Amino acid sequence: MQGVGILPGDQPWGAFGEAPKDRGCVEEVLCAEPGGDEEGQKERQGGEPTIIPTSHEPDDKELTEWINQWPHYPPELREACQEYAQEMVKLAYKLMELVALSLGLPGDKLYGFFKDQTSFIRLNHYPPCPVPHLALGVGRHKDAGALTILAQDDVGGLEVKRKIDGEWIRVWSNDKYESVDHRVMVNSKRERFSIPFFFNPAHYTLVKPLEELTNEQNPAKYREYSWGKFITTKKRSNFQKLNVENIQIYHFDMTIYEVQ
Ligand SMILES: O=C(O)CCC(=O)C(=O)O
Ligand SMILES: [Fe+2]
Repeated sequence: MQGVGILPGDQPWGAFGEAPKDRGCVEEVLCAEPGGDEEGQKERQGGEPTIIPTSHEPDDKELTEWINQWPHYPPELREACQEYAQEMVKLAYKLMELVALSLGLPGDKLYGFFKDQTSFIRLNHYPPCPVPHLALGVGRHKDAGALTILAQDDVGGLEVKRKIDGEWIRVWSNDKYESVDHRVMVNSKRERFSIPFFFNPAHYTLVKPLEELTNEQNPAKYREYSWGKFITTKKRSNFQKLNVENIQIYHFDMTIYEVQ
């Protein structure tokens, strides 16, 4: 599958990105238009940039700006996506409030992490495939961010193994919440569209179990990690076919490290 990412932010918007390599039989819905002079390129850029670290190297402090490159056609796309993302951000804040309350924390406990959020939207198109059992739309994976909110049509194909939440909440809640394994099967006759919204914290967020949820009897199960460095490392292993395993949250699981 291919998809194209659109990055919102609390107020701003980020960039288009490539689809990760776990994508199988999916087509690009949008793509940056090739060529064009500098003027034309600027015209298509929209909103405030999203800031992420340039490299995965822990000591490299350099930051990169991601900027949306809106295509000229369809002309309504930009406004529709921006409006959609703004509504998603509002919904995500409400859901984060419910998550905090369910953990016995004040409702606004998690808000601060999203001030300079690195959230994004992906527009996915899965063309029909005559042999669906031989093809995957998206291979088995877990979303790494705080929350994913998915809009999909009635074709179906998303298969979820367990609970619906993000890896990040898993670390925060010290395993009270768990992330979900999921994948997408393609349909033999009908195309499918989906729009996931990935709600992610600011790049400088240090993700670790919340102090309120850990104590001597229930110690922190995860080492602290930088969200920005985590996504940059993940992107690197997704895109460059490196001979390294795609970074996963369990790499920060201290119970596994102790065994090694
Ligand atoms: O298209 C879908 O239903 C889900 C896609 C997905 O899991 C993802 O983009 O992370
Ligand atoms: Fe996913």
